[in-house]
Amino acid sequence: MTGPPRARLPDPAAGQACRAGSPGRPSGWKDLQTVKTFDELFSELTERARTRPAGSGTVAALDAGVHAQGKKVLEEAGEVWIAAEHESDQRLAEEISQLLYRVQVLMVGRGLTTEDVYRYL
Ligand SMILES: N=c1c2ncn([C@@H]3O[C@H](COP(=O)(O)OP(=O)(O)OP(=O)(O)O)[C@@H](O)[C@H]3O)c2ncn1[C@@H]1O[C@H](COP(=O)(O)O)[C@@H](O)[C@H]1O
Repeated sequence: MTGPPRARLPDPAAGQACRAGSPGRPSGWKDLQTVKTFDELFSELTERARTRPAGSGTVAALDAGVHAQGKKVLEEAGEVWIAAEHESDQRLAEEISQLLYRVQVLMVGRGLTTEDVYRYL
């Protein structure tokens, strides 16, 4: 089966990350050297909750409460489903990133740590 190149991960042999807009990647994709991991994002959101910087969307989402946080999780999950069936790989990846963010906001809102979740993986 042939199809478009699927250069989603850095080529270890090349010793560098793929760059946004490089061959095989849609423009707009982040340089993999700048992306953050699930754990790094969780640390960032935990810090936002602790320091409550002005203008933080995360602080606003936390202040909105668990009910609103849960609705966002459901909304993003639906968008992931739709993107998986009807949209590009890039759109799907973007929606998944938003779902992960919303799950993390809910975790912080409820006071869960990553270890609380990882023990069930
Ligand atoms: N990864 C995310 C992230 N993913 C999604 N979102 C939020 O979710 C929105 C997209 O969700 P929706 O589809 O519900 O869009 P929307 O309805 O227009 O958004 P809202 O009006 O409901 O906020 C985005 O516009 C962001 O507000 C995120 N907001 C923040 N982050 C990261 O979280 C960290 C802390 O962010 P701040 O708290 O904003 O400083 C930073 O590293 C950010 O990059």
